[in-house]
Amino acid sequence: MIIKDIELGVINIPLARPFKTALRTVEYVEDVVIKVTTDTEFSGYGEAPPTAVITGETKGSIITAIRDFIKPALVGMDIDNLDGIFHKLHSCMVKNTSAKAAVDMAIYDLYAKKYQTPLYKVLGGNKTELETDLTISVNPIPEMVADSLDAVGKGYKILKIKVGKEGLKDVERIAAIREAVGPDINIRVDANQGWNAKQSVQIITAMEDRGLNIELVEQPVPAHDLKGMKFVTGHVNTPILADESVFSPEDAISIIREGAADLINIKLMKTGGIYNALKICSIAEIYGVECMIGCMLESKLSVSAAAHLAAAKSVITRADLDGPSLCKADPFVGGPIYDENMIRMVNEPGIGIESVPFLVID
Ligand SMILES: C[C@H](N)C(=O)N[C@H](CCC(=O)O)C(=O)O
Ligand SMILES: [Mg+2]
Repeated sequence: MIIKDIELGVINIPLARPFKTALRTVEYVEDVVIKVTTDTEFSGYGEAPPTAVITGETKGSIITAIRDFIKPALVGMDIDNLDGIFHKLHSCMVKNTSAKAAVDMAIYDLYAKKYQTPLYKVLGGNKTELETDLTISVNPIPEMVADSLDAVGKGYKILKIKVGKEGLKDVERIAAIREAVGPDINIRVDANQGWNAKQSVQIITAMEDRGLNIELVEQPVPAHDLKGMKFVTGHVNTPILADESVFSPEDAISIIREGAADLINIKLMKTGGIYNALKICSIAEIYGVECMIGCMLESKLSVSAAAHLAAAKSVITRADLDGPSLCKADPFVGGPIYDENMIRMVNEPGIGIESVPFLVID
């Protein structure tokens, strides 16, 4: 099965509510989607969100990276030569991890389709369902309480609360949500780099002293501040999860060896796809560190690729795969079933998405 072409397009899906973090506010999923065609009837699909504030990529940069660098490197290669394909994908240019992720997942999609097997089984997995959290955007406290209660009403048992814009006031945010949802709901907190190290210790300690029972705090300090993250990890009891600080397998080794975080958030858009994500899984297994699988503002296509990875790896013990649930519509046919907090894997070959409606870019 020989790679013939990579077709590019864009999907535009409104979000059910504006998505607000310490880094940005977004109202649409407006992602690049690709179709890798071959000399057979099989095609593979991929998706890349332009998350400039995290990966540095824009819609334009993703399209250029794929069209001008990745496609010329991969056209003509045999899908069975996975190792060769991924070496070329990662050596044809540096960075541009979301562009690479879209192509990586389309290649895995094709490989699993060739063998008529669901991707998670090709990756060696046997989890048939995953439980995801739902993200609550950072807003005035009464709105966040209402959103949290709404999520619990829909069956979510894990909430990921966005904070990081108002310092110590975040303690009041979490206290109000904990009081409203009760003790049985699992609360994760994501500061998206919004605090400094000392502030993080003060805020997290205050949450601990008030008995708010936080499962973990995600990326409290700026991505580059490993020293600060290590300080936080060493001075609080709540587990610290590295997100924006970990893109590559090398980053994972540094964070773990430094003791800078307790947990790692793997996102395909940071790793450049499944190939490097598997390396992070192996590193985490060796060091006995658990991982979360996360997503950017992505639709069902790329989130499903992440779901296949999570279904395959026991070291991925937590899922933040709520992208499809945040979207107002699902334009795709096939793939895993997103039933609020539960993601159920299905037996279709590859990622499972059968058709991708997108606008073709010349
Ligand atoms: C959507 C997901 N639950 C999430 O919160 N991801 C963010 C980054 C999302 C973005 O800004 O696109 C995260 O984990 O930091
Ligand atoms: Mg995060």
